[in-house]
Amino acid sequence: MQGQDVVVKGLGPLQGDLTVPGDKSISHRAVMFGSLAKGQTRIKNFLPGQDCLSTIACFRKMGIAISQPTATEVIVQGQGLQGLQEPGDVLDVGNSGTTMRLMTGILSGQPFFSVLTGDDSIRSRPMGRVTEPLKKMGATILGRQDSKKAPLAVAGTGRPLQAIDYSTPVASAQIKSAILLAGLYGDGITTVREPHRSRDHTERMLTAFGATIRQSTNPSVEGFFSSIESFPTLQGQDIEVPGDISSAAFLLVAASIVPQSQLRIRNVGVNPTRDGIIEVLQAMGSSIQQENERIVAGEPVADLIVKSASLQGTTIGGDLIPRLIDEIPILAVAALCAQGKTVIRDAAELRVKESDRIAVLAGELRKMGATIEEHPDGMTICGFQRLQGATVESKGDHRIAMALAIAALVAEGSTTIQDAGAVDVSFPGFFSTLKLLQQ
Ligand SMILES: O=C(O)C1=C[C@@H](OP(=O)(O)O)[C@@H](O)[C@H](O)C1
Ligand SMILES: C=C(OP(=O)(O)O)C(=O)O
Repeated sequence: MQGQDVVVKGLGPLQGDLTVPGDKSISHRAVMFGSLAKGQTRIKNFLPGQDCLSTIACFRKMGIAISQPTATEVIVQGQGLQGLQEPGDVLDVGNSGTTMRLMTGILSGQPFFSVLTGDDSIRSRPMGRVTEPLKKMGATILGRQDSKKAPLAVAGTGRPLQAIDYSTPVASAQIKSAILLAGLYGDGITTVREPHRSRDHTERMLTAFGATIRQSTNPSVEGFFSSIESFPTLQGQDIEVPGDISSAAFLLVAASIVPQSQLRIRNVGVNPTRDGIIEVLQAMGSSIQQENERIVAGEPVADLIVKSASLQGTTIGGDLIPRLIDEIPILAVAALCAQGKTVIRDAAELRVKESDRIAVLAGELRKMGATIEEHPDGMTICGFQRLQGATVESKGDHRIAMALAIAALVAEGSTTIQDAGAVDVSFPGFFSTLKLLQQ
């Protein structure tokens, strides 16, 4: 579907009872940790999006047998921490920053040579944030622009890496996870400190596989840190992946802003390091309820019931940002439909995602009539805007394509979204789901 244009227009209220595809962050990690564990890992509700398929392809190239009996079921025959083999070719992560950065950490501890690359977007995203601390651990990594850009070549020696205590300036689960994964191959305890808590799926899942991980319990005194002991024996697990809250977010906003809508989205991951979107939408006046709250495979899960409501503008910044970083494109659409102004700050990270999400959102939503002021680290959005259908571009960014599609539901006339196939990266079936909910 890559490159395809899709025409979207509002057809009426959204009604339904549905699930969204499995969580992308958790699906990646299940394949990676399953490959590094001994024995079989069975993954249910795996996300068959392009990014997670890239992760499977990379581990297959390193000799791991991975079968996919159905699109959402994956079986990994793990070979243990030392069981990966030198790939015969370049490892291609496609569009996936998570694959690129977490694998750089894993590959740093291997006794072989490997090269990682990806698409145009990946080759323009910053990699120095992981190569710099990994080099401090003794890894040999070469790459473009002094190893700050992919392709990256990792020349592993198989000798243990140096365990470090590293403070990252950016709260990022990809940086934290890359270092913790290299720490599996360290000579002691590796610690990562961050300014705010980023998503903790790595810590939760690696602990379930048998790693010894400690996280700060009193951040006001200790700050936010995660530590890992080296060379644990990881054991294969059964993992049921919750629905992706980052995908559910598009439907939470759609149902909030399209009058007379009501949706029940079942089985959504509501990990407190990921649920900022619910908190902000509720603060804006959205009607969202959580039911059937439970823990599945170490992750909190709930059903979300959302109804249309009138929204108010808000201010988003600080430690909320890592808890909703991927949801800012769709929050910008919610803000366009809210009364008053919405200010988003402390979100400069958006500029180095699959696209420069601040510039692209402002540029594309303006084509639909929106008034948005760009800041280096966010934007100010004027609410209660009358949007008009237009021809807009996703710039190959899945979250931009979906945010524009939801804006199109409340615009006058129809909107053509160019390169809408990008949605397959994280939410295959997005457009057919949207259509179904409006019938
Ligand atoms: O670790 C992960 O699975 C992810 C971490 C976040 O990136 P950063 O770590 O760069 O903030 C997020 O934006 C990305 O979609 C997935
Ligand atoms: C930023 C994202 O993913 P990644 O960094 O893995 O490409 C995303 O899914 O919005």
